[in-house]
Amino acid sequence: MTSQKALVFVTGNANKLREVKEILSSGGHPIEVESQSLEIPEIQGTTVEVAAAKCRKAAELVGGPCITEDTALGFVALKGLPGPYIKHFMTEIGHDGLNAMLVGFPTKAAEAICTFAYSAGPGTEPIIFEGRTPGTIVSARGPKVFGWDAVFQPDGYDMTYAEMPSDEKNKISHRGKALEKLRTYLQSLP
Ligand SMILES: O=c1[nH]c(=O)c2ncn([C@@H]3O[C@H](COP(=O)(O)OP(=O)(O)OP(=O)(O)O)[C@@H](O)[C@H]3O)c2[nH]1
Ligand SMILES: [Mg+2]
Repeated sequence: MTSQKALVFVTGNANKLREVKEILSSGGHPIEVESQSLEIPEIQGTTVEVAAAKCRKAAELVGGPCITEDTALGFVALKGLPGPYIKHFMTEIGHDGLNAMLVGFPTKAAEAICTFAYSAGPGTEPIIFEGRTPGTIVSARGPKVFGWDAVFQPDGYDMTYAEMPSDEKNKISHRGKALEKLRTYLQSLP
C-alpha cells in the first residue's frame, strides 16, 4: 500500500486492538493502525455474514476505508456453536460454563475463527480474510484477561492461549493467520 495513512480498525475491544497492533506493526512490512471505538450492532448469521455486515456499517460510520473483525469459537460437538455468539455465552456463563456445556460429549475439540473484513469505503463490499486455529476446551489456566483465552488450548501445545507469551500466541492464533492474509492483500493494492 503506498498510502502513509494509518489503517482504521473499528472495534470496541481493547485486547483485540492490542493484538492487532502487535501483529501488524511487526514483520517485514509494518502497517500502522489507528482505532475507532464505535458500537456496531451485530447481526445473526454465518461468521462471514456477521463480519461483512459489521464492516459495511463501520465504513458508513467512519466515512472511509476501515477494517473490522469478528471472532467466533465453535465447539465441534455442537457443530460449530456458539460460533459468532461466543461473546454472549462467555459473558453469561464464563469459563466454567463453557466447560460445562461439553460435559457428556465425547469431544472437547473447538476451533477459534477470526474473520477480518476490509472495506475501501461506504458502499464498497467488504473483502474477507479468515484465520482458523484448532484446539481443545480445557479448565481455565493462565491469566483471565482476554475472553476465553484461558480455556482454549491450541492443538500441538500444552499451554492455553492465556499461558502463552503474546508473540507465541500471535504466531499461531486465528487472528495472526487472518492478519497475514490481510497484510498480503494490502501490500498488493496499488
Ligand atoms: O480468549 C479470547 N481470545 C481471543 O483471541 C479473542 N478474540 C475475541 N475474543 C472474545 O470473543 C468474543 C468475540 O466477539 P466479537 O468479535 O463481537 O468482539 P467484541 O464485541 O469484543 O469486539 P468488536 O466486535 O467491537 O470488535 C468477545 O467476547 C471477545 O472478547 C477472544 N477471546
Ligand atoms: Mg462485537
